[in-house]
Amino acid sequence: PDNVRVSYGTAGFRGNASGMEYVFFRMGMLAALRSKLKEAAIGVMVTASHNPEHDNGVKLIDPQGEMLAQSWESLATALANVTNDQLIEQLKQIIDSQKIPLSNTSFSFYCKRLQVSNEVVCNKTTFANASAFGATCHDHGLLTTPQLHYILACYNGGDIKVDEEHYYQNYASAFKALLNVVSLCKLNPVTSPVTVDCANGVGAAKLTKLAERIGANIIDIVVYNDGQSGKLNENCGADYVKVQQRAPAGLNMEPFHRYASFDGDADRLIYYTLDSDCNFILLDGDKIAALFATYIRDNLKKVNIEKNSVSASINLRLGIIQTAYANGNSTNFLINQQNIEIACTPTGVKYLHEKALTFDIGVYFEANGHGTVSFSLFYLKRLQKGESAFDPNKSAEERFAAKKLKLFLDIINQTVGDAMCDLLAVEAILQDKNWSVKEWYRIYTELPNRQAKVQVADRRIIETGDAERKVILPSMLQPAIDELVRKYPSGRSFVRPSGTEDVVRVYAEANTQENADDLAQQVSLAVYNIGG
Ligand SMILES: CC(=O)N[C@H]1[C@@H](OP(=O)(O)O)O[C@H](CO)[C@@H](O)[C@@H]1O
Ligand SMILES: [Mg+2]
Repeated sequence: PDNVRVSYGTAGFRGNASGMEYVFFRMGMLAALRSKLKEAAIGVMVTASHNPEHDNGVKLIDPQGEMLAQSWESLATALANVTNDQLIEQLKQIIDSQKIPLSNTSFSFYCKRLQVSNEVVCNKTTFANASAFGATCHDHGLLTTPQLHYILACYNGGDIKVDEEHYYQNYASAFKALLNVVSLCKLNPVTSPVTVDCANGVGAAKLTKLAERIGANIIDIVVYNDGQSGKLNENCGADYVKVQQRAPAGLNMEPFHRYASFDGDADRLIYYTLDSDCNFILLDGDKIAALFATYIRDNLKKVNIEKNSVSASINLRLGIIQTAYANGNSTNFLINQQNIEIACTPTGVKYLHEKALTFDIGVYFEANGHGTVSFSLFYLKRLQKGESAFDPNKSAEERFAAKKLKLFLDIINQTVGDAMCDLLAVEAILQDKNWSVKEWYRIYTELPNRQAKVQVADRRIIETGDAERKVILPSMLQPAIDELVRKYPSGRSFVRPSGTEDVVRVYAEANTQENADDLAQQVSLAVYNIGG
């Protein structure tokens, strides 16, 4: 349409489903071209994640299950925005500039999220792949986003028979194996149910299947918001709970029970509970990251892998990657109390993932609950050595620690943040530590915080630097934010244009909720006035 410009943002294209047909159609073509170039299958995921039900979106997945290479995002944007009569020319430009061997065969995996209204559009994507470029297209029906990443990576890795069932078998058996080791280490393993709000999305059916494969005697998962009645992402789901800092509508909570929420395509996970005074307590991506990283670090210490390494002088680097949205107290806790290395990147999982790969063990999470762990080959080799060195001189504790590290790795979906795998990982760690949710949330107390959105004429006039922690343009804005922040104890605030919505996002934290709210409001006002 005239005057409409879309861009391949933080997580592909998103917008009102009714106006997006041409975007899907063209992304089908682009997937086929990329497949020819990479000589591997490419994934096409149809979802608008946590957006309202009337929205839809599409994102491409690269051969190893990673997000589309950043260099191709601009090609996607260019292809999506040309008029129909410029389309062929634009395709030719992409083919020439990327030197795409058109004679190569191509193959695309495609899958869609539950409850999107435009089935026809999805079929067009398939059609475009198949007929326009001779690609073979495999329709995987409904899957969560991380399931498609996983299946694609297995397929391109040579397992051409991989399917959804394979995913469940893989993670269910890894989880059972870890719990087996964990319960060998102690007398009374604790099991209590976890209630999971699936945002009325695709995760509900998939989590039910995974839980069945594991068995209710091992993990008791109660699925809430399974899509039977409620609307997708409406007053529920990970984003709602995180941003509103309240439970999904209609959920009757009990103190210290474990609750979790997925988002619509099940790549985000957050936990929450009530304390004894019925205050709402959120355990977000920051707390999950802290739990994972300290668990890995503590076991690494026990197993003392370095002792077995070829060169004891090489240290394993463990790092946590956060964004500016990470709570200030999580960063303090990790650096000052746990002595764990921290890195900060701009918002968007692709940036965190990239940074995580620079560590031997990179634990990355956005505060909103999207994240996973990446393990280097170097770490894997060290681990194998640690595991195989089961000599009688090693203590049982050392051997268990090595085993646990290996099995923990197996329940992580390394391709992308995966709500189901992350849930299993949290549950396993809590069991191992004999922790209830109470011990977990007490590892540090969050600084009160608030997120807000401001509508301006053109959000793109705001440019940021220093991993989005500072505004560069308009130049008046950062000094104004600095001045406001100074008024509040433990104050911190930053603003950035959203990559998925037409708004400027404002984040503020301070010593009290009232101050955090106040600061967010003052900064919002500054954005409104200075940002036009
Ligand atoms: C504050 C926030 O949660 N922002 C989210 C949101 O991006 P924005 O660019 O802020 O709209 O959606 C992204 C994709 O899901 C996610 O990566 C990111 O963390
Ligand atoms: Mg999502």
